[in-house]
Amino acid sequence: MTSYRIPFDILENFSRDVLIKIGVEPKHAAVVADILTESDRRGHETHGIGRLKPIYYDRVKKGILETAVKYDIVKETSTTAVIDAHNSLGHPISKIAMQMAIDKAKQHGLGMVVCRNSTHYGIAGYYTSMAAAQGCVGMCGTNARPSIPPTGAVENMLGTNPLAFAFPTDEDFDFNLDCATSIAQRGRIEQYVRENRPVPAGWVIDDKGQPCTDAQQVLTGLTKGTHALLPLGGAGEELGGYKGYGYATVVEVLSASLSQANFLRALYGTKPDGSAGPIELGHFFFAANVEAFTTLEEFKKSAGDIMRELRTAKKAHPEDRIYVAGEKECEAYHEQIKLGGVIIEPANQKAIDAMRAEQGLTQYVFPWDAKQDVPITVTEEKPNLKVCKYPEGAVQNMCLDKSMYVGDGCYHACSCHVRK
Ligand SMILES: NC(=O)c1ccc[n+]([C@@H]2O[C@H](COP(=O)([O-])OP(=O)(O)OC[C@H]3O[C@@H](n4cnc5c(N)ncnc54)[C@H](O)[C@@H]3O)[C@@H](O)[C@H]2O)c1
Ligand SMILES: O=C(O)C[C@H](O)C(=O)O
Repeated sequence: MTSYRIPFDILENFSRDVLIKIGVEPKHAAVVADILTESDRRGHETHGIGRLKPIYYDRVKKGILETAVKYDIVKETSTTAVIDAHNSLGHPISKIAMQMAIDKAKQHGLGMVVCRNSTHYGIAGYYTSMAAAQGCVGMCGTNARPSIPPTGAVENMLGTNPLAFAFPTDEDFDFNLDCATSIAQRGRIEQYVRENRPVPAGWVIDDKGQPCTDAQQVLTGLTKGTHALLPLGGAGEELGGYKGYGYATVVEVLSASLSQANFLRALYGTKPDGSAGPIELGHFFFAANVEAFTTLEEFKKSAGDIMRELRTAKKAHPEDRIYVAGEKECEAYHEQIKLGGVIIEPANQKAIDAMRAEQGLTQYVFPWDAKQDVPITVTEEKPNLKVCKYPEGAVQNMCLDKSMYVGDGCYHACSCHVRK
């Protein structure tokens, strides 16, 4: 089966409409759909649209994730707040919480908001980007289903617990370090399963402490507790695995102990009878207003100078490239927009088809529905631009080659065809 590049707006609208159909209020469905597609735009496809079904859709259908977004502020000061999210969707709750932290920082210099009984919020870097865009240093983290073992153990206990930091710079992107505290996160293992590839040795140990590279075995073993994702630094102490374990623990405590959320084994999501239960998580969001310390302009220049100096480091091979955090995502963003969408692999096509059929969203038509290629007519040609007219009955008005998708025509300089 073929993979297809599908325009972002189509995927975002589809995800939003699926969520609305299963009972999520339109404004909250739009937030979830935006954050999922933003993950794909940034090149974090392990947490993009491909997760709509295995995580959010399936959990709502199983009755273990609420569709209503309800929350209470259970404690608040001028600089802090504690939110109880009542098993609501994590994305809208987290966006609200980070904005509260930013508003407090803008008023009082610092803001920190923590949540309990929230759920999986996707990419941590989305929320830190909000802070950087508003002139703040942002930090956030969340706990998650048990995946990482403590150094010296084989049992998975800590989540892949992402920790993200972002701040504005005078470069054309914000610094944004956004990653798990394990070498690989679960979404990456899911991707290897979809692609039928072995995972690299050194990412995972089994309950005897032996490496495991069979992606499907790892995924099943993570849920059963027989396999664990190694912390940053890897197994044992030699390569500093205790540092990744330590950072994962910091995230667990900041996520759970300030908000009084669930932690560690309580996040297996299994009820005493063995059936699937809710996975109610804790998160933390922190913002510091740069202007409370120095001018935004001075901060951005200094941060930018640090990045530029890092890029001057001597390299072993001239073709090697030095990046700073946030740079690859910025480039991926522009590249993905230019290419006109995100690649949907066969496994994700199946998931999309299942949701479309179950929810009767037949107005969405994708290129894999088509049976044959049909020629198109070019109605206008300029340098690097062709405006194309699609034949009647064409099921997908998108170019399958490298191009920009626009309404019922497309811009590009490639040989374009559609399918019928
Ligand atoms: N919600 C959850 O429970 C959860 C758990 C784990 C991960 N995640 C999310 O998954 C996503 C991917 O996580 P990951 O651990 O696979 O990330 P990753 O390993 O792809 O690392 C990404 C980070 O590293 C930076 N980076 C990459 N290459 C670099 C280089 N050569 N030099 C400098 N910086 C570089 C990127 O700019 C980015 O900040 C993140 O968005 C994360 O928040 C979410
Ligand atoms: O899947 C999870 O529970 C956490 C995170 O999104 C991950 O991919 O590791």
